[in-house]
Amino acid sequence: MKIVFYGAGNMASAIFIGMIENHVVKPEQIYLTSRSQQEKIMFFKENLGVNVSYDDTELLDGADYVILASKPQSFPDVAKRIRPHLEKKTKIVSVMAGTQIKTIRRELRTENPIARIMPNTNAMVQHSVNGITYSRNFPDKDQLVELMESFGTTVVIEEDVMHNITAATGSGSAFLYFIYEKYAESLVELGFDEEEALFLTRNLVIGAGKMVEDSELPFSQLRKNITSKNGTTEAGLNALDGESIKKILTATLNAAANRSEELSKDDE
Ligand SMILES: NC(=O)C1=CN([C@@H]2O[C@H](COP(=O)(O)OP(=O)(O)OC[C@H]3O[C@@H](n4cnc5c(N)ncnc54)[C@H](OP(=O)(O)O)[C@@H]3O)[C@@H](O)[C@H]2O)C=CC1
Ligand SMILES: O=C(O)[C@@H]1CCC=N1
Repeated sequence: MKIVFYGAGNMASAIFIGMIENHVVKPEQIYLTSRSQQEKIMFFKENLGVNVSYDDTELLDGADYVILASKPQSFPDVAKRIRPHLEKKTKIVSVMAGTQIKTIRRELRTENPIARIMPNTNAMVQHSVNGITYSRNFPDKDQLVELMESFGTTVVIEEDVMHNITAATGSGSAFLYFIYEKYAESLVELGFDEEEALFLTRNLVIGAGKMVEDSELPFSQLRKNITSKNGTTEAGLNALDGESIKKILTATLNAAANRSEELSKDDE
């Protein structure tokens, strides 16, 4: 199998590192190209053993999958590179937020099968949540799902649900990291120095994540297990306004989903 990544940035590298670490593909089956940052992708060649090329004929010759992993705004340039060399057998898989299948088809001027996936950078540790939607003519869906499950779990969705998945899990980790950042800042307010605050927050988050992974209990029960009657947790939770937090998070997710929708309209 030959998998070619147009773009080798944060998201693409999380995917191919996840795939390689999970041994579903061999490094020599992966080809990388970028716009200009040769040094960065040479690092992957030297450290992972993947192929690197800026020759589109060589890249696309016999490719089974082309992964579109540039920013949506760079896609017209990427499409120009791919268009003249695309073979009929090549399946297109886009990770670009907001770029619709019909836009990809139009820019590439192709009838080839197209899938859109919405992973997240947790792919690097094989814990991405991947939304996936296909064009009607997409064959071997199971093969693509198998590839994607090497770096996470997959949910098949209709294309119009992509906006919400992009907000919920594509961007979602960034929202959680932001909350952790603020937690660490609050520990500094409490009196810890910055280094201590980061150390404590980091280990707290790792432990809580492992509890979520290992335990069957819902979040609410995990919380209750920490909360003694009239104890410190209860005092803290009483100061936390759950409804306000929910409002803030709902506004956050709506803003992200709306931006995905805007991106999809930019190129109509
Ligand atoms: N980051 C994330 O968490 C997620 C991102 N996505 C999607 O993934 C895509 C990439 O995001 P991200 O990885 O963060 O972005 P990065 O900026 O990290 O990477 C973009 C990559 O695209 C390359 N590129 C730009 N123009 C071209 C071109 N003409 N030919 C070939 N390669 C090109 C860049 O090359 P160079 O470095 O040389 O400029 C770079 O390697 C976006 O569309 C985003 O919506 C989806 C889910 C999550
Ligand atoms: O911020 C973005 O647009 C991309 C899509 C999801 C995560 N990062």
